Amino acid sequence: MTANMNAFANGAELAGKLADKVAETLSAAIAARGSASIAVSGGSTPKAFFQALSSRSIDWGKMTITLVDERFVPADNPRSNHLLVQENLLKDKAASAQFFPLYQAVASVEEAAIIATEKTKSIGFPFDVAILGMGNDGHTASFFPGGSNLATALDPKTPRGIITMEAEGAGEPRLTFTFSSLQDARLLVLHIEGEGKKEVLAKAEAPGDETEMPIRAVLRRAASPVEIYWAP
Ligand SMILES: O=C1O[C@H](COP(=O)(O)O)[C@@H](O)[C@H](O)[C@H]1O
Repeated sequence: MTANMNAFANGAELAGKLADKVAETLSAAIAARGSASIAVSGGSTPKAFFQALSSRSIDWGKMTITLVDERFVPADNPRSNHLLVQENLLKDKAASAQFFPLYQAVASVEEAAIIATEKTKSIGFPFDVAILGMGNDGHTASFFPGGSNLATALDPKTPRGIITMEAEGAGEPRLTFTFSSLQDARLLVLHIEGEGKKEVLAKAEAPGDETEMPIRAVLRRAASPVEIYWAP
């Protein structure tokens, strides 16, 4: 599949340009279908982008926001991706958007995955926009090298929805949308920053096993072109 590199001078410029592109895509989706959806990543990278996007003039009342992946922790935990979205995206003009969390306050992560899959079905597929990140180990979403459910998560025949993932590099047990749920987003973005991540990307683009660097599944097999947004 194709991947296009969009490189920027710095993180602030990237955040603004990515917010412009996403806002344009979401507004076009609302004009065409009456509503729009976006699945976003967590981690340390997307904060400035979230803040920029929250100020854009979109018909936020027609917007659904969810997460690409989440830790099995409640929303008041500092490591929660929900918390990051709550504090940086679900505010300003975006405060009226509807948010679907992946974490559920139940006893097991497996139970949470079943409930989250049911609850997020109403969002509808494909997502209008999916924003992926990438870890230094080549993981994206919660597709971790050595992950307990990695083969299932990456299998294109696995139904759309949320599954669990446990891995040494993951910390807490995780909830993640499957590859099949993300790979055909109408706008599929890989947002990475720093020289180190650029080197990881170069390694991922070289021959090698998907299970060693799961981002390869997206770069090689996504139905949608991958728009890479990078800044030093
Ligand atoms: O664990 C996670 O990490 C990745 C990458 O995060 P970053 O801090 O290196 O940008 C992120 O895409 C994912 O959503 C998150 O759960």
